Order: sequence, then structure tokens, then C-alpha cells
Amino acid sequence: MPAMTAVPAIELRAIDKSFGDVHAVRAVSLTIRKGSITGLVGENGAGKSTLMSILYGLYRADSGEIRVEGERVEMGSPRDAIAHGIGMVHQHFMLIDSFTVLENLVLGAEGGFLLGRGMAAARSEVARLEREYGLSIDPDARIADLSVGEQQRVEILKVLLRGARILILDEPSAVLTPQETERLFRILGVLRDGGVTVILITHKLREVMAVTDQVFVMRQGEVVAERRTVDTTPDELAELMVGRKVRLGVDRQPARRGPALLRAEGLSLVDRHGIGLLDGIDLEVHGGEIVGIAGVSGNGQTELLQVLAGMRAPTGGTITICGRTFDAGHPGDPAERRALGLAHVPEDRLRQGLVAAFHASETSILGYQNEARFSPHHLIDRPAVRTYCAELMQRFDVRPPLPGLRSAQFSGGNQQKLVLAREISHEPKVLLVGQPTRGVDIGAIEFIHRELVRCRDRGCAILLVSVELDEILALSDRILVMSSGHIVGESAGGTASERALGLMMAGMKAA
Ligand SMILES: Nc1ncnc2c1ncn2[C@@H]1O[C@H](COP(=O)(O)OP(=O)(O)OP(=O)(O)O)[C@@H](O)[C@H]1O
Repeated sequence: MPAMTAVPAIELRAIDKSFGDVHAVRAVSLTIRKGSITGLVGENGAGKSTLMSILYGLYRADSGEIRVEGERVEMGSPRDAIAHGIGMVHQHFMLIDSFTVLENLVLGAEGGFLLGRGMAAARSEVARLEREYGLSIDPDARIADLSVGEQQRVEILKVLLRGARILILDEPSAVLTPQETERLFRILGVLRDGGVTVILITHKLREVMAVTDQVFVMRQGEVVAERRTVDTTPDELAELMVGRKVRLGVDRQPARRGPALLRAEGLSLVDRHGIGLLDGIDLEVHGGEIVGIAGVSGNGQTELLQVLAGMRAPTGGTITICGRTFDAGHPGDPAERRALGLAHVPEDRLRQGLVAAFHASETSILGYQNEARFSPHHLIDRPAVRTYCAELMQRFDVRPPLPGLRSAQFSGGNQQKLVLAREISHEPKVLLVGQPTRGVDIGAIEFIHRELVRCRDRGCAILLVSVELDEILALSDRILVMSSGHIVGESAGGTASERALGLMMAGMKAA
């Protein structure tokens, strides 16, 4: 156990923050002890990111007090937070791809001691941190050549090099493989034992139980519970988050398989550098079934969805959607495929699912804006679109239910619900869905899973890509495993084991 210290690392007192009509954080008070790992959990939109952004100086609280190691401080900007030893690692990394690790680290410490003392000092600091915390990374590697997990370690290093003693991580495992997540947690444990205070925002209760010392639960802007991790259970935390009992797992009738609505034959994709991203993919998805694609991210799943959706032209093979065949070299036209009954929930909702500056009402019809009900006489009927969006928000529990709010102003999970609501509500014949519950809270996962099964039971052919094996196992009637751009294995949904799939994902056969 880490040593108990009298002065807490962080004390927040009656922190309050509104964005217009949205009361995002309501009189939150909490205390975080030095050298501990604290979990911050709560539904989408509960206020976790806003609270941490206030602590990191990205937002200013409307009222309340922040104390760092007993001293009252004003956080006017991240610069202030950094000066007080607070660092934050965001989900979206802020590294320059073409620079080396060391160059990024020196840039990150701009204005600090490293720039003055140069590369040699940076190199020796990195070596020291590597020794102390096991944060091994090649300082001369280019960022573009690193895995996501390695890039995240560079972000952590950057923060530590600026002298952070308090580290905030916003859903760090959302982008990591299970192995990378384990490694990250080992590093966090070492940091904690070295006296660093870690705050972890996460939706994954398994992680909370595995790695934290204490946990705060937020609901609708308030901290509704504080627990020592040893004194709680995932079930209790889920109930505290959502305000009701959550039942994970979905009841499903056996698939009633209809005709093949989506087919790929010999599908290949070679990028402009000559690198093969997809290689001879054959697959078929029938109406009334969910086919899950399991795989470590970066093995071609993203490209497969893009090619099937018409966002990228394959270099070889054919795609057949509801009886219509597209050959290689076909430039691809998402609108044409949409007209055939194909819907797509892209993995990267921020860049491909919505336009951040658009109102939620505009996002709710994106891609469908030419339908007569939205654009009679070729002009958007704004009141009709707002009413439509409000209904969608109610049905899919998007919070806050304000069609006039800009898409960027919703929490990550609520953006996801909005995109999913748009695509599912058009009752597609074929649905491509990538990482449907990334960044989504437990209650919403339950809801999204039920909606996907309902869609399948209506006869839709669903191709599901997810890095969450639990999700693949819970939803799929058949599972295909992807590795290095190939389909390397297939398994019936009900009988697949996590271990066997894991081995196939890693390119090995189950014993
Ligand atoms: N810049 C902003 N402008 C307006 N409203 C905002 C802004 N940022 C956040 N909000 C609102 O504040 C509330 C809290 O959002 P926040 O992002 O803190 O939630 P969260 O708990 O981190 O959710 P998630 O788990 O989905 O990331 C939400 O209702 C959100 O829509």
C-alpha cells in the first residue's frame, strides 16, 4: 500500500459549471489522496470530462475552489495546471507524426527547461524516466511508426517531463488492445508507487476494479458516491452510475437467416505505397444475422468497413449489396449504397459520423437530407428536422435532448448515440457498424446492444466490427477473425471461446 500522506493531492470544493442551459457540473466536492489511483466513472454526459477539464484549466469553473497539495490555486489555463504539477493525457493524441519521440518530447516541454538544455538533456531525462517507471520507448523512433499504445506512452512521458505529479487520463484504454491496456496499468501502478497521483476516467468497470484504489461515481453533474475499490463491486458501481439495476448481456432468439444481402469476393486493397491492407477477403452476411469481425485494431477492419461503405475503392474483388454488384476500381459512392439500403456507423464518429459544427438536428439527417420529408421542394424544412431530431433523441435517450446544440457540445457517448440513432432509424437492409459502444456507458451499451439485435430480428444483415471481444461474443451469430488484412478464422457465435479467438487474433491456432 502507498504511504498515507496528510495533505491531499487534490481537493475540489463546490465546483460548479454550466454551458448555457446545461448544468454540467453541480457543486462537486472531492478529495484525492497523494500516490493513489482514483477512478472517475459515470454515464455519458455525467460531467466527468468537464470536471477534469476544469482541474486542468481547459474550462473555468463558474464557482468553487481548487486546492493542489493544500494550496488554493486558480486554473486559468493548462499552463497554470502544468505549473502546479498537473498533466492530462487526452484520448486524441497531440503528437507530430513525422517527428521522432525525442523531438516531440522537447516540443512538448516548450518554454521549459528541456528546450534550453537541448536534446542531450531530454535524452537523459527520458532514460531516467524509463528506469524509474518502466516507460520504455525508443527515443529515435518516428511517431508514425509507433503503435497506439507506444504513442500513448510518449504522451505520458511528455506530461511527466513537464514535471507532473498528478496525471489525468481520459479513457486511456478506449484505443488500446487488451495487452496494451495491461501494460498501461502496470505502468500506472509503478507511477503510483513512485508517489504520482493518477485520475482515470473510464467506462470499463473491470478496469476500475483491477487498477484503482478508490472510485467516484458521477451522475447528472453530481458526485453521487465515493467508494474504496475493495469495498465495492462492478454491479454496485453500475447501479450507482445509472440509477437502476443494469443487466449486461442480451437475450437473443436463434438467427432466422434470410438471403445473403452483403457479399464480398476476393476483396483487396493496396494503398498508394503498395502496402496490402486487405487481401482476398471473402464474406457473406445474410438478412437476420449479425456477423462479428474480431481482431486487434489495425488489421484491416477499418479499411474493410470503408470499402464496403463506398468510401474507398477496392483494388481487387467485388462487393454485392442487395443484389447489386460493384467491381474493383468503382470509385465508390456512399449515397448510391445508402439508396440500396446500406447504413454505416463509422468507427471514427468525430471525423466520419458527424460534423462537429453542425447542430444535432443537422447531424441527425446527415446523408439523408434529400429525403422528401426533410427537404420538400429541395429546401430543408428546419422545423420538421428539429421535430424529427427531438423524437430520435427521446427514443435513443440522447442527452441533453436539445436539437439546437452543436454536435461537438455533446459528450462522446451521446455523439455516438446520435449517429447510431440516425443510421438504425432508417431501418436499413444492411448495417455496417464499427465500435458501436466505444466510449459509451454501461446503460447505453445495454440499450445499443438491444437495438442491434432488434435490427437483426427485423431482417437486417449486420456486419459488426469491434475490438471488444465481449461485445463480439454477446452479439454475433457468426464470428470472423481478421489478422493482417486476411480473414484467418471463423467460428459459430454461440460456441466461440474468448481464448480461441484471442489466439486466432494473434495469428496462432488454438490448441
Ligand atoms: N463545450 C460545451 N458546450 C456545451 N455543453 C457542453 C460542452 N462540453 C460538455 N457539455 C455538456 O456538459 C455535459 C457533461 O459533459 P461531459 O463531456 O463532461 O460528460 P462525460 O461524463 O465526460 O461524458 P462521456 O462519458 O460521454 O465522455 C453534457 O451534457 C455535455 O453535453
